[in-house]
Amino acid sequence: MSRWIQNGDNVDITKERKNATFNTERMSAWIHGGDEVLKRRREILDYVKSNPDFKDPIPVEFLSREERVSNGTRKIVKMTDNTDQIDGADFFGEGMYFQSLVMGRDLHPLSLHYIMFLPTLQGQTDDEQLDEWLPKAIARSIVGTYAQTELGHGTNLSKLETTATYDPSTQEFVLHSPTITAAKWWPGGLGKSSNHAIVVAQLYTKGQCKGPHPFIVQLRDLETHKPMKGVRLGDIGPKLGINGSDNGFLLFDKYRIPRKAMLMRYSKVQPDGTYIAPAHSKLGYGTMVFVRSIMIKDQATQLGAAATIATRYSAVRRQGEPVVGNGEIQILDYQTQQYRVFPQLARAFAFLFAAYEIRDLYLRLTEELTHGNTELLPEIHALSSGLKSVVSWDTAQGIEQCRLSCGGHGYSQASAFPEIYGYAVGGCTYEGENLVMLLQVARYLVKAAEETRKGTSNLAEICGYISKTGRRTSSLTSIANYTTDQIIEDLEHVARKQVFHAYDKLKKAQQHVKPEDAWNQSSVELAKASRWHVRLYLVKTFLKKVDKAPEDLKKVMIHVARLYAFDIISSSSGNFLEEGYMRPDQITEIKEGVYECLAKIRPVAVSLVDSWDYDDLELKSVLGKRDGNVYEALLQWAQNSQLNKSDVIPTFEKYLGPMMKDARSKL
Ligand SMILES: CCCCCCCCCCCCCCCCCC(=O)SCCNC(=O)CCNC(=O)[C@H](O)C(C)(C)COP(=O)(O)OP(=O)(O)OC[C@H]1O[C@@H](n2cnc3c(N)ncnc32)[C@H](O)[C@@H]1OP(=O)(O)O
Ligand SMILES: Cc1cc2nc3c(=O)[nH]c(=O)nc-3n(C[C@H](O)[C@H](O)[C@H](O)COP(=O)(O)OP(=O)(O)OC[C@H]3O[C@@H](n4cnc5c(N)ncnc54)[C@H](O)[C@@H]3O)c2cc1C
Repeated sequence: MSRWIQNGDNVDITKERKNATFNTERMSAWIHGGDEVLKRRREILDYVKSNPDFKDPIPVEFLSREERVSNGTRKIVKMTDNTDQIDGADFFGEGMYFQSLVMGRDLHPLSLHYIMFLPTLQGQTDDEQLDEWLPKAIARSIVGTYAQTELGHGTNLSKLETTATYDPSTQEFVLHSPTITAAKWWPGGLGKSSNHAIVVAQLYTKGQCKGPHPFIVQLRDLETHKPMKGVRLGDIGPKLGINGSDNGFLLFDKYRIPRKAMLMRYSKVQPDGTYIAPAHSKLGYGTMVFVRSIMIKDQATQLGAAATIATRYSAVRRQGEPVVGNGEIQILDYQTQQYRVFPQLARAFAFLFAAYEIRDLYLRLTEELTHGNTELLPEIHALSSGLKSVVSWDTAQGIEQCRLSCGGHGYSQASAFPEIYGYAVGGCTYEGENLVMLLQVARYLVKAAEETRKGTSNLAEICGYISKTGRRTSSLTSIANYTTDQIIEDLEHVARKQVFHAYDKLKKAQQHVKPEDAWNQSSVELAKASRWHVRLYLVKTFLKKVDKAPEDLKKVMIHVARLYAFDIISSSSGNFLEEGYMRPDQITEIKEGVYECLAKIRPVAVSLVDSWDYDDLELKSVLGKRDGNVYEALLQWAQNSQLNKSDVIPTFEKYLGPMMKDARSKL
């Protein structure tokens, strides 16, 4: 046994845990929303661990693509056989946790069924359609996906090419893919698993195009699972991540579906072909808003996992001997290592708390929509789009930093970083390409700036700072006395300045060029404005949450929240120095604030990541194991390699052996 192991655990990690200045269980409960939530998490975990059906035969990294799809399908069927183990109404909490424990990060053929197919049925059908389809989808007698993106268009929905042309003589729609670029491309589970899909197609009736609308479409025979006549579909091949999911392609050849296949809660086509428009033209985009909202928690969970792995590994890894003869030190003691890892942990917290806010806001929107009130829609569209962009980008960069912080072992799939990255980085693209989504936020901000300039502003709270008259210079005196209000004031200044900078650039350009060119020429600055708007929201939400925390937890968390804010300010110091808003010595103070926070977090770092309550089963990382016995586990993990099945593999006989023999004979 290694000299570093005592009572089963790595001695360094045990020592770290003894340093905790707070109760890890209390912190976990606070992070996850209370004691009851934590208790339920443990019950779900115990259930998953006790069920042999949920076990992978070997770590998934060693499986082929077919084996991954097969293993994922087996597990998701078993998992959804057992949904009585969770509160099905709590998708955001228990649902996502259950699926993360069982399915890992490979996704699976039913992902889109649960994430988009079911929510679209719930959100877009009329009562009659809901009664017809929802029970089948919930019971899993049909499996569906969400087929919107095409080979030629994903972002610009107005140019989707799949057509749904209404034929009043038979009261049917004719679905057709007129070109190759009209092929649906990407939908999860479409390739081989789903037999139904929500298909988004351009609706034509009475000779007029009414834009993209959702239809429920049967793609495969219910018994044979063969594609229906007029439907061509398949898998799109391996991807950077989520290879347990059969993302697919789909083409229609004049495929007929009944009139009632059009989802008619908001828009309708009457039997004679008369079109009835929705109360708000973007109501049909509702499922995308839903997924953008739940994505924030998912991304936070991935970054939290990466930070947990990096922190635990940094506590057990010893490298370098600053005082020769004193032994090598834990790499977590290097300030550069802390600077690399702790900001990622701080971000994960910031994103998780924002996820709770957007969940609550989304629930409010759903409630309002049942009363026909669409007022909240633009605000939630802007916030969910902005959060989705900033959070997924920072998460991807953060995971990579965590990977690098683990040196060579971070590059091995044993670390889990490649899986985490491959899974999470998809979030920068799906549900709206990040830059495109930032430009959607910018439209909202431009309107707020316009109202402010006209003096007619009655802005929503979230962008109220735009119409405030702020200070001309920062009131920061010393980092010790830098209050939450001052931090927010300084970030508001930079966000407001960028919003007006982009707005003025846009207005100036509009005087010389066409509106679309003016927008394009201002779009980098507009996207920057959106990023600042979202960062400000994230900092405010985090500081507000910590302000309300119980005293014993607040004492620790305040350093994490301040690190998040100070890191943003110090890494964009140019914005704060502009026009003398801050002086260089104030920036120096903030940098010192970063280093102080790192030092405060260092002794409790392992306990802080423990508080996220990841089980080894969820982390799936050899480097991040709770017991810290990394080296033994790495050696054991490598035994799974197919190449280790025999001492001499056939390639030796075929290629290397003859090559060396030949070379030897010539010497
Ligand atoms: C048990 C299992 C459990 C599992 C749990 C696991 C959880 C993990 C979750 C992660 C899993 C990931 C799975 C992957 C799923 C990916 C699925 C997809 O990508 S699907 C594919 C996703 N695809 C995409 O996301 C496509 C992205 N593209 C788009 O969304 C649109 O084309 C567009 C927004 C860019 C433009 O749209 P366009 O129609 O051309 O718009 P115009 O320019 O004409 O007008 C703009 C005006 O409209 C306004 N407005 C716009 N949207 C909304 C809205 N939603 N609302 C309100 N308003 C909205 C906008 O503000 C503006 O207003 P104004 O300023 O004029 O007043
Ligand atoms: C893992 C994964 C899963 C997916 N699952 C599904 C699914 O289940 N169902 C489904 O329908 N789709 C799915 N998609 C598709 C996804 O939603 C689209 O890829 C996404 O919306 C981006 O669209 P695009 O591919 O057309 O990118 P493009 O729009 O072609 O983006 C390419 C570049 O052009 C830029 N760009 C485009 N338009 C503009 C603009 N107006 N202004 C400025 N820049 C612009 C973008 O910023 C980007 O840099 C999935 C994608 C991935 C990666």
